[in-house]
Amino acid sequence: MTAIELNNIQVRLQQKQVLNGIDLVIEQGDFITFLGPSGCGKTTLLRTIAGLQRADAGSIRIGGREVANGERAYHMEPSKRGLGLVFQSYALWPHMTVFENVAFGLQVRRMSKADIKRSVQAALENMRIPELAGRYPGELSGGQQQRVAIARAIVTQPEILLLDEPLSNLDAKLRVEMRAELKRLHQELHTTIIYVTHDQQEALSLSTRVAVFFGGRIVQTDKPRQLYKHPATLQVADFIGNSGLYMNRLDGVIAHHGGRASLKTSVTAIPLEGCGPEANDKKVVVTIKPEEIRLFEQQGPGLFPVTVEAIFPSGSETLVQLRAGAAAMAARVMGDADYEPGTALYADLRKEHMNIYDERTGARLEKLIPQSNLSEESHHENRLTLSR
Ligand SMILES: Nc1ncnc2c1ncn2[C@@H]1O[C@H](COP(=O)(O)OP(=O)(O)OP(=O)(O)O)[C@@H](O)[C@H]1O
Repeated sequence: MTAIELNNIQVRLQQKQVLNGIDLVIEQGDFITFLGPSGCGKTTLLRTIAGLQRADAGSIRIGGREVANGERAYHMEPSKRGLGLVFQSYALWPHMTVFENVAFGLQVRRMSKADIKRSVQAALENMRIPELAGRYPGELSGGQQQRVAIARAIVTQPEILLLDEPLSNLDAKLRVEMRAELKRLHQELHTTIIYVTHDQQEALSLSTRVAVFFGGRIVQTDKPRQLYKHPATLQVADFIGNSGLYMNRLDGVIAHHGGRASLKTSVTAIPLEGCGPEANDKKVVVTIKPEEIRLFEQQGPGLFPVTVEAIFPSGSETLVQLRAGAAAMAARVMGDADYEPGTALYADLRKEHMNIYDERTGARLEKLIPQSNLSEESHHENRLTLSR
């Protein structure tokens, strides 16, 4: 069932078009993340769904019921939309105890004292902080305050929970801990969650779906695995490739002769399926992740020479920085790879994991399928690769 439906949402703030026609359907039980660089409109869309920001155009339906319509200037107030909100600043009331903070949303609903006590207790237990009920926010750590903020949002049992960068004030260890808590919460409560972050890894590890924003538009909505494997545009590939998820890029050109097509890059030529003669001379950009480059110590069919420039060990794996002619690349190797700079190796791109983009428009050319050649594959199966 559909939880939220957004149709052509437009928002202008101080003469600036901040949201530029957002269409999105969020299913019940989704954990959808709005991901994108700073200033791309994620928070503004969350605030518009919550009713804290008016839409200039477009409509919002929550649970089938229209809650906003820009054309008709209709705007249901936030408290009537049945949503739970958690923001980056926890916004706990400092003069109230944890119990009172969490109970507040129930008191305005005129529940009996016994019911309030039971519900608050359950929410605190759910966030694993029942022992903090009598404390004041000033007596809590950042992580504990964040748990209280989430307890306060779930105590009213909203069907939809909106979370805006809720972990950004926490240190790295607490962030990972709270990620696990959010995942558990989602699995146990079956709540629909909308989550805002600019942290790619957070988005990929938490969500059932990710919507990627650029300049007030959603450019791709996909399952995390699909987004990681096949970013829809070069811009998305670059963004997903940031923050440690390094992405290799190679310029290439398509050659189509005598009914056969191939993709020529500075390091290797790859047979291609899925394109006709009109693609001849088309300039493209190829991306491939470091874990999809295999390294060998000896030359073999389809391999190209590379030189080690530096290694970056990180415990379970090593990032090997390479040079292949004019191109800089990186390969990820499981375990240790103790190479001196200057070591000569041979590399192969796992063709099935490459993505090919139109250099001019940045769009992924999904019909173009790079082919492996059989002699290469049997060669790889018969020898010890370093990267797997
Ligand atoms: N009240 C406001 N008045 C004018 N412009 C605003 C206002 N709030 C946000 N903006 C602008 O709207 C754009 C989108 O802001 P928004 O906060 O939605 O982005 P974001 O993707 O959530 O960024 P971040 O990750 O930095 O929070 C930005 O250019 C911002 O400067």
